[in-house]
Amino acid sequence: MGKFKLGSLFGSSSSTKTQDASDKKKEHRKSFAGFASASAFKNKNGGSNGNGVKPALPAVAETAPTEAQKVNGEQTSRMVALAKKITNDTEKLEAYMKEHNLAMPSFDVDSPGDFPKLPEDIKQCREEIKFATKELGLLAQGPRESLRWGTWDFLEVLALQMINHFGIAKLFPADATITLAELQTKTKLDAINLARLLRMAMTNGIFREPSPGVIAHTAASRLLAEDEALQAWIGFNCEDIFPAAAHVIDAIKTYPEATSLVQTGFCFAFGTVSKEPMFVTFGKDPERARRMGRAMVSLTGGEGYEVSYLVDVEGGGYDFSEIDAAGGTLVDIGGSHGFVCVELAARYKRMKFVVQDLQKTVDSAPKPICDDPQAAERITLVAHDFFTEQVTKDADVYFFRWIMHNYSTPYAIKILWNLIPALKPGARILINDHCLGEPGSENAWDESVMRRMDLVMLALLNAQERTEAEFRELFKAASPGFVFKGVTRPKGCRMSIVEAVWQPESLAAEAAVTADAVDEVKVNGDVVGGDAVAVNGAVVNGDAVNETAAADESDEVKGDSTKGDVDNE
Ligand SMILES: C[S@@+](CC[C@H](N)C(=O)[O-])C[C@H]1O[C@@H](n2cnc3c(N)ncnc32)[C@H](O)[C@@H]1O
Repeated sequence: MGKFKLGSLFGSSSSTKTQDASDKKKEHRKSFAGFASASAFKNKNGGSNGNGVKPALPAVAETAPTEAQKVNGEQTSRMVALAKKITNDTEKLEAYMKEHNLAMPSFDVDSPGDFPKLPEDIKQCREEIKFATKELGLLAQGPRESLRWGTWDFLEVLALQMINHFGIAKLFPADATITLAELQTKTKLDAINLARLLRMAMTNGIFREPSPGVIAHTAASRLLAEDEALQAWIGFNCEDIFPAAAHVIDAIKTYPEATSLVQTGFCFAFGTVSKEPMFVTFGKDPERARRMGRAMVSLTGGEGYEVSYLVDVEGGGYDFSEIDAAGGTLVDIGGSHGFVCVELAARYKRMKFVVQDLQKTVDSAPKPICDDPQAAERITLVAHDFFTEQVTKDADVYFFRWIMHNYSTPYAIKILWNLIPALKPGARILINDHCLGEPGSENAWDESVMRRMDLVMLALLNAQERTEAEFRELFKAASPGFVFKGVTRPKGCRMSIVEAVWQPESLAAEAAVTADAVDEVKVNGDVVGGDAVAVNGAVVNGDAVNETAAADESDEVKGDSTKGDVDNE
């Protein structure tokens, strides 16, 4: 029986041997961190990601003149170049809006909550304005000031948290004003706290005070009153993620390896260390779970996450036509109510689909799964826990969307292992997640969203977004039978498609590793794999994960997952 020591992946060099135990644990995490090579930094300022977008905010201050510093052939300071760029792009945006009779952006209560869908070049102008204003602001502040006051951003979150929690925006109509005194009678907040929180929020365009002591709505405060998904998003972020983030330091100091679901910042924040993962905590509190489900609707309803990106082959989506022609099968693991398969089935008319999720999720799926009978008859829902051996054998594709980023490497390996007994040679494994690029290779906005999401995964689940190298390592760690094919990313989409193919003949080249063969894999002294699977005290595929599954099954946790929301575990 082959023994596969994960420790070997973590570079057990002689220098490692001299490290103390704590450093070794950090090494465990670092080995998958995919630190960028020095060469990756060299062309950062001029680099572009796969979408051809130039990063507008260089991670390292520029020393050589760049395109942005040459305006009309003149050499100018970075600040002036940015200011001119902002003017230029703003004028283009304004011209487009005027030409199409669109409302100009404003804080006014009647202003739209979102920009309309813009053509690519105008959308790009808008993006550039956002990046350039941020960079110009940082330059104008200077490093000391931006560090000093940037640290206080959490106080803006505090004000938002309180206003959202106490539903202040809903207490008077959008088209009315209200005195602070009257508003106070409608809340549990005392007069001083109400006023100070509102006035803090006003510095961010949330509410306004047209005359002393009189409060009026703005476009942003109106959204806080009317948009339930946004309220849930703010609630989940401010009341669950914010405390979890504040406790990451405790979690990491106590458990530097940071892989366990029960040793997270979240667990430290809410008193559940070594007791239960976040999913279980939410499963016990339907209101909180429902809020998270709705929050995910708000997140994934946004641009850049639509399933259409996966389906649109012409735009860089995945091409399943070969599998379709052969009438092959795709298994969507953790596929919720099957909305991805419904979209795929609309394009591919011969393929068959199996949507796997936990029992209660399957039970609560719409019946029929969609209106088109030709598609519906090709989609089957099956209850399956991905921490157990795969039940759908010999499929052509095993697909994971928004699954792997919820798990640290030991858990993710376990999920992959569980596929192995079901895999036929040539089976494709697709992971649809963020794939982190080299620092500075994204446009500044996408980079910031993806890196923040990565830290959210840390705070809540000790999980992570992954780089291409980390995905490659993940497959390799699971089994040499998984041959990594690469990563593609549809244009305009934040999510990537990571592909590996099962080639059991590759096993012969290295030590044979199969799900059956792996009965003892150790990560920092904890056994991962086989029957007894424990990761730093958190049992994987044992009680803790089963509890996780139980929590996942809650309808409230599911939220509106049928609409394509994610992370509604
Ligand atoms: C983040 S959501 C992703 C849903 C869907 N794939 C998508 O793209 O939106 C995670 C899904 O995994 C399911 N899930 C969680 N734990 C599971 C387990 N152990 N086995 C099977 N499904 C699970 C949840 O019920 C949920 O539907």
